[in-house]
Amino acid sequence: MALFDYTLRELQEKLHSKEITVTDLVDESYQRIEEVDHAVKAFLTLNKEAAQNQAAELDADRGNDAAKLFGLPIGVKDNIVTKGLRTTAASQLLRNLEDPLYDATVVQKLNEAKSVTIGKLNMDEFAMGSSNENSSYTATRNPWNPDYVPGGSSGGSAAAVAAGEVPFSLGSDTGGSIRQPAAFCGVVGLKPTYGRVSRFGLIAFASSLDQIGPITRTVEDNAFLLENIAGHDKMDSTSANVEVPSYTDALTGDVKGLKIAVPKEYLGEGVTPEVKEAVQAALKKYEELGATWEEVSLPHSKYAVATYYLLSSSEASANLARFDGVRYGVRTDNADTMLDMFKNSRSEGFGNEVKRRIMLGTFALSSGYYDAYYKKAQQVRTLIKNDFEKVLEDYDVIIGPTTPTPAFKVGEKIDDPLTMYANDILTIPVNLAGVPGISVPCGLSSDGLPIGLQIIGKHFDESTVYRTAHAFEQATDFHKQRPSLGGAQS
Ligand SMILES: NC(=O)C[C@H](N)C(=O)O
Repeated sequence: MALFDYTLRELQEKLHSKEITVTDLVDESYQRIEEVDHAVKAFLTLNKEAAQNQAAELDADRGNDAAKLFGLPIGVKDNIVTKGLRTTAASQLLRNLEDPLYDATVVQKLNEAKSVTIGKLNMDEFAMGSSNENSSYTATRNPWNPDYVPGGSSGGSAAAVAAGEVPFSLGSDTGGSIRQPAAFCGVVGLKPTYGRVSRFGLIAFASSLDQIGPITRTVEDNAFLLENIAGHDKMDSTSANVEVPSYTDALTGDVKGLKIAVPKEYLGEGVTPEVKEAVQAALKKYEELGATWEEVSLPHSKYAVATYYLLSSSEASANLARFDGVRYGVRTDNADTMLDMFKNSRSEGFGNEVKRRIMLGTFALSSGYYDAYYKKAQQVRTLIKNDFEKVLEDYDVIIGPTTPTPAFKVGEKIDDPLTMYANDILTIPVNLAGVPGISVPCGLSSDGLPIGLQIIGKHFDESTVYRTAHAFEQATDFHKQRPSLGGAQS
């Protein structure tokens, strides 16, 4: 059994009993990266020397033993700022950001809890994409089959965990960016309630939707990481001052009497028969475990993708204005006037998808169109949020697939943005509503690709989401399946 097949708690027990050292864990990570990352391409930057030094220090001084994440190796998505460690958001525009001046709040929390940062993980540029093909550096591959995408935008974060390069990682989710790659790579990914985790130091894409969250192999690990990164932060005025419960304690409960809502829109057109069957089998499992389920409707779901692209692109057009070659970003060599300098820095630095969204967002916010597009989209967002709140008054959780299909092939959708956007149809509404959602593995397709089950809960009720996910995980073996990549795992 590979070391990272143990849960985080088990690894910590081994550390505490001195069966293994922090150096063993860090070495395991870099060795696995050496073996498989040429094929997976999950990492953009490695933190090897610093991580090895930190491991040696932690091993030498066990005074930190009690720290919550003591000695555990983690990967961090490349849009989360890490002091002194290159942070590019997978953009050429930030290729020279070698030495950021501060840590994101989540990274500060990781450091206080004494985890070890192994490196920065690939993503779609500025988190815009669903396949990792929009990274300006390299396209991460799906560890289950390198002909397929790992999903996006946190594709590197999900693939690194699935490939056993790190036992856990951080991603960010604006419209599905944690849950969709988790589903495609057969791992567990949670988007917390909006406001649950500080966004300070997350390079902003769409500020009213972005959330940082954990990607892990098990639900328990996921709950464990969330309780260590959640909480109010005075540096992020949108972070909520709501107490953080022990999410791991919540796992002990069962799902007897749990009321599940299954939206008919989530098992309708576009969802492949294999995905439907996997979700139906999961619902059967919940019945066996004592839960009940009923079909419900989220009638405004059909407007979610259009609403999301108007709002997220509008916010992106404002957020990305700072990348102009003066305030942030590589400055062009090719300009005689100030205006040309701004224009050329941005034209050279941004990739096509980012440009497409900036143009769409600028258009939606422009005078004469604002009411018809941006304002209308805000109104529809409220209707979508109301749909969720109404259903969640009567039910404990909402369950459906994470994605309509398993992973698609590299190159299959990259020239057709609308088809690419439609892949997020089941995750986007959750961001618009601001509620928490998790993806857990619930099957394999006939092509041997993972299928994800999505469990959505009430605002700030991650505990019930985790309890529901954990009960399913304990009753099934899907989380134990591993890609054969590299042959290093059973
Ligand atoms: N950032 C996300 O959550 C991913 C989504 N597919 C997007 O491109 O906007």
